[in-house]
Amino acid sequence: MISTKPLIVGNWKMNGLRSATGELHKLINGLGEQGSPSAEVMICPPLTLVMAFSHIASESELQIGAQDCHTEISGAYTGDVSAEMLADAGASAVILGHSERRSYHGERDRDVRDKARAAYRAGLQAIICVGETEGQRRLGLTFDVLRRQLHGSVPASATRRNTIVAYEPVWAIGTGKTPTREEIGEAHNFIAQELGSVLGGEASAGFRILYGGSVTPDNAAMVLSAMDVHGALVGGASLKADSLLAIASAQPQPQSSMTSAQDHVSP
Ligand SMILES: O=C[C@H](O)COP(=O)(O)O
Repeated sequence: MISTKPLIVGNWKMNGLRSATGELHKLINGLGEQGSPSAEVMICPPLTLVMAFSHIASESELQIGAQDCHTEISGAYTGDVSAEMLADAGASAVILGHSERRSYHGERDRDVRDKARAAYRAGLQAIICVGETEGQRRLGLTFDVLRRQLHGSVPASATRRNTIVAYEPVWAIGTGKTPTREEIGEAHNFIAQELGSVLGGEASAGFRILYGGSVTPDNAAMVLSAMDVHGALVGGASLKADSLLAIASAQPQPQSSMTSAQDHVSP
């Protein structure tokens, strides 16, 4: 199914007990009340809630994803979870290479790429995160970092059906700081072009590129109106249904420099 709607992904990170199910119901009801919501919405809860949330969301438009996976199908990997297990639990996507995984778990680009291949094997969409640190940005290395991460993390077999790229400047995550609309647009346009170099022009067309980093109901319209932005990856503001619903219903501000909407493929 082809969709031109933005995709709003809520990454709950390590937040949420079973009692958070109330927020999920609120979100599903809110999306239902919108009739034809202006965005697609996905929640990536902690692993302990993936199966329950998938079950609750199964009759709704809400999609459920996970936050990481192992590269292998099964085996002696204590504490790890395979992509097949996530799919079995009802997930349709998995976030990979988030900066918190890269920094706290030492994940390298090639680990992210191998995990993305595992996600494809299990029929999951991979949401591959890239983004520069504040220091790298200050040194003018943003595009170098994005180029290296894209070439290292995105498998050659990536397609617009099985992969979404998320641009998350590390310095914007959880800080309340955001790049300007122009800066977001520049980075997204660079990513769109660079995917062409990773995958070849034709194969890279129509990829969804999400922006993540301190997205709130107040700045969502600005973020969604930046060039080559096809949705948002939301952390803190996704924990409350009301605020995620407000982000999902934000109307992008028109601007003359916007690229025309491309067709995007729903999972
Ligand atoms: O995955 C989500 C991002 O890390 C953004 O988090 P944040 O919205 O809390 O800044």
